[in-house]
Amino acid sequence: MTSQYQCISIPVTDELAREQIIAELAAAGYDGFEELEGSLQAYVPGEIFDADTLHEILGKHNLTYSKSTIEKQNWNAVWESNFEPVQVEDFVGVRAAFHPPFTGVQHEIVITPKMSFGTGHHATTYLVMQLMRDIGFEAKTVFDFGTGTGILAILAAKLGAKAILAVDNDDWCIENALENTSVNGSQNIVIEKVNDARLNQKFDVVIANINKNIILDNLPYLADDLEPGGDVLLSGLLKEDEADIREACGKMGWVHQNTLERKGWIACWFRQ
Ligand SMILES: C[S@@+](CC[C@H](N)C(=O)[O-])C[C@H]1O[C@@H](n2cnc3c(N)ncnc32)[C@H](O)[C@@H]1O
Repeated sequence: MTSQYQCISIPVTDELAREQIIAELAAAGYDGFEELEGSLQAYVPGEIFDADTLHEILGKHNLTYSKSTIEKQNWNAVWESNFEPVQVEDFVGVRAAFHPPFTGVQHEIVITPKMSFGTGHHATTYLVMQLMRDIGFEAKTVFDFGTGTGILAILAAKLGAKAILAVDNDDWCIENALENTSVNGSQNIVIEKVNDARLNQKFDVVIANINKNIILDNLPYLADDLEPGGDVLLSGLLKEDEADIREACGKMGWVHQNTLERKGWIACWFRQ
């Protein structure tokens, strides 16, 4: 397990540039982001950090960076001191255990994200939760590809799904998703470590909030994972990815139902 992270501090103020940098860094293996006033802090496991890749990504925006090394446990302290509860309308509230319970939300999720992606703060997670509001989950089977903290799998369980498979390719996420499903009492979620969406099971709903390339690479597998008439929610996508995603999903025989946008990011809903 990784114990040391590189913390990269980037003085980026333009919101769209910030979101594009997050998307590219996430694709390069960065798995923690903090959006601060006037800067972005990005965290990457020490062994994944590659200066050339970082220069290439930041060079497109004429940006520089500063770098420091942090220990895994320091991240938790940083996160805990900065984490604010997130509320998606009156539908769902996401908070840490040390926050007071929400009032006036239909569903509440308690998350200890550590370095895992998925607190609801990021637009992509927020958008998928919004789309989940419009899909019936009662007694359905669900596949959550790239579960991170397990947040979307936990919401599916709270919405009445009967069985959920949540997968990730990152050990830390697996550990954290197990912790979060336990804290939320979600007993019908199975968590597995995998590198792609090749499964021998079919699901009523397939969710993938990762990034454009991984989603496109896995699209045929996701199509195989889907029950006839099933729903697909895709995110981790920028607005400019929408045409390519809709074209590729159309080739799978999926019919576009809705696209939601937030801060330059989108989430798309298709039905087979
Ligand atoms: C953008 S995060 C989404 C986390 C959470 N589902 C959410 O919506 O907040 C993407 C997650 O996908 C995982 N991931 C990336 N590539 C993957 C792959 N090839 N197979 C499985 N998981 C992957 C990452 O480790 C990360 O936890």
